[in-house]
This record gives sequence, C-alpha cells and structure tokens, in this order.
Amino acid sequence: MGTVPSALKHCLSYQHLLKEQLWIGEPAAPHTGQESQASGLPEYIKIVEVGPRDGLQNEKVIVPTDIKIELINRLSKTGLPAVEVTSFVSSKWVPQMADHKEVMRGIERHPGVQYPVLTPNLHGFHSAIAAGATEVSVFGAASESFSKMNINCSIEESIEKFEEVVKSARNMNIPVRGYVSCALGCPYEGNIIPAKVAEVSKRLYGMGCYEISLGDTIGVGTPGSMKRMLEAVMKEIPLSALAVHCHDTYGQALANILTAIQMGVAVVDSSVAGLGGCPYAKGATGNVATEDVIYMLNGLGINTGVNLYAVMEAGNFICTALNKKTNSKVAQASFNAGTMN
Ligand SMILES: CC(C)(COP(=O)([O-])OP(=O)([O-])OC[C@H]1O[C@@H](n2cnc3c(N)ncnc32)[C@H](O)[C@@H]1OP(=O)([O-])[O-])[C@@H](O)C(=O)NCCC(=O)NCCSC(=O)C[C@@](C)(O)CC(=O)[O-]
Repeated sequence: MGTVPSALKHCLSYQHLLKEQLWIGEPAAPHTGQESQASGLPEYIKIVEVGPRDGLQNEKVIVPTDIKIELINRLSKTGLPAVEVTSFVSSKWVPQMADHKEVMRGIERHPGVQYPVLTPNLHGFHSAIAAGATEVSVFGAASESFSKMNINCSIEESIEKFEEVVKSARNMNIPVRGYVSCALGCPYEGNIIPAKVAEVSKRLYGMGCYEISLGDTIGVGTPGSMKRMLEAVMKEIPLSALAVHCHDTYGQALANILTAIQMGVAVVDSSVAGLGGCPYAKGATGNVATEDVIYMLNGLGINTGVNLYAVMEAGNFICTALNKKTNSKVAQASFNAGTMN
C-alpha cells in the first residue's frame, strides 16, 4: 500500500483496508453472551444512530438532500436498529434541517429499523406525520437557560407542548422518545444537579415517552458525574427505559458510556464518524463516534448486531462528502494502519 497515491487510497474500502486487522471487526467467536453475563454487563446494547440529525444539524454549509438520504440508506444497511433521520423544527433556527420533508420521503425504509425524527411541538409533529414519520422524539432540558435558548420556552412550557405531542402520538400509535439535554452540565448554567435531571426525566416518562435519552450536550461529564446522575434518575425511571447520549468534547464519552452500561443502561446514542455539535451549545464537539462505541462493545463481547465495517464505510462516505476528517479514532487508526501496510 505504501506506493498507492493518496487519492486512490481514499477510494479503497475499509473492508479491504482492514482485512488483516482481525481485532477490529466483529467479535471473533460467535457471540454467546457468556462474557458479558459474567461481567454483569448487558448482553445486547441497542445503538441509536443520530448522525444524520445531530451529526449534521450543526454543519455550516447546507448538506445536499441526496447526500443525507444516501447516508441514511447506507446506515440502514449496517444492522443499526434505529437511525434518527431529521428534525421538524423551524428552518429559521436550524437551516440545515429545512429539507426534513424531502429527506423523510426520500429514504428507503428497512424492515426492523426505526426512523425517529425530532418534533418540539404539535406543529412539528403534524409536519412529521404528514411526511411519513412513524416515530418521534420530543427534546427537553434539565436547564432553564438551555431550554430558552434551544426551543424558546421554559421547561414548564416545554412540558406542556410535549404533552400535546404525546397525546396526539398516542392516538395514532406513534411511539415517542424523550431527550433530556444538559444532563451533565449546561453551556449557560454550568453544573446541573442530578435531582433536576431526574425530575424532568420523570415528567417525560410519566407523560408516555417510552424511553428517556440523557444528553451530555456539551460533553463535560465524567464517569463520576454520569454515575451520580444515573443513580438519581434510576430512582424515578426503570433502567430499561434509559438511554445515554454522550458528546465527546472532553474526551470522556466512551468512559461515560462504559459507566452507564456497567450500571445496566442498554441503549446508547452515537453518531457516525463522530459528527455533531449543538447549535445552542457553543464549543460542543461531536457525539461519540458510532464506530468507537461498536469497537468497545465488540471487545466487551456485547452484541449490537451492527457491522462495524459497514458503519465505517458510511462514515467514509459522509466525511468525503463534507470534505472533513473522521472524528472516529477507530476509523482513523484503521485507515492509517491500512495505508501503512
Ligand atoms: C422550537 C421552535 C420551533 C420554537 O420556535 P418559536 O419561534 O418559539 O415558535 P413559535 O411557536 O413562536 O412560532 C414562530 C414561527 O415558527 C414556526 N414554527 C413553530 N414550530 C415549528 C416547527 N416545529 N417547525 C417549523 N416551524 C415552526 C411557526 O409557524 C411560526 O412561523 P411564522 O408564523 O413566524 O412564519 C424553535 O425554537 C426551533 O426550531 N428551535 C430549534 C431547536 C433545535 O432543533 N435544536 C437542536 C436540536 S436539540 C439537540 O441537539 C440536543 C439533543 C436532542 O441532541 C440532545 C443533547 O445532545 O443534549
């Protein structure tokens, strides 16, 4: 590979590059669950891929709709059980998501894959349903200031809007997921007490959200703060209804996820190539990379049902389209190792 021109190297598939890096692929032996059972970890972790929404929403240059659709179609073929597609929010506030209807209508739906979309209010919910959404997410915060900045209303007002969404969704048998942002810190208020996270989570769960995704929006959490926050939330909500959503600003995301799964959380949000950031959280970097989460879980013998190579290919596709370097350490390491062979 040493003499291959760099442009050509870029075109080579990760599958090809990685064929001799045996440690990087699927678990070597057929998964028995014994390894994870013995360690007390969940046998299966559900990965919720948020790249096409959370990953792309902060991109300065508008990503063409057909690229978004192609990314989602590629991710849908990797074994991922859920791919968050887009958000039905105001295009004045988040221009990158203005093509939500076209994206929703353009994607291929694979059996067994969920395609949730963000809907902050009834307006967004009705538009999402008209475009063919079959699952939605409401997104609240444990910080008053963040709620104001993000969705232009207080936490209390947001709960009222979410209740309307959940009520309408229930009538249509549409599942609703609930996010709680700033679960480990707020860009405006700093520290957020675990009791506040637990309180907002309880209200979202109580109104009918089937799952609560706890967002470390600005990636400031540590295993210590993750543990304290989860202990508080777990007093109010069944463990089976919890997910974690970690950004990697301070390089703690994988450690935080490991802490959460050691405590029994079995749903993890992540973003292909570590794309992401939040338009209302200045300085927040991307979500934890899906590739890195799968690599860690494979190493722990935990089943995800996701093909790491295929996710890396999808990551390579979107990074090439955006003309940026992947944030996935696993993809970087594999590509470097492959090109040095
Ligand atoms: C929530 C709103 C819409 C309120 O926006 P607003 O301006 O307060 O809304 P309003 O009710 O006063 O209406 C004003 C205008 O917006 C329209 N409008 C009203 N609702 C909608 C809608 N759903 N979709 C499209 N348009 C809408 C409405 O029709 C009206 O239009 P006009 O009459 O002026 O032409 C606005 O603040 C907004 O769009 N915010 C963007 C929020 C966002 O997308 N944030 C990023 C995602 S959250 C996140 O990334 C965190 C997460 C989930 O990943 C977890 C984590 O990491 O922590």
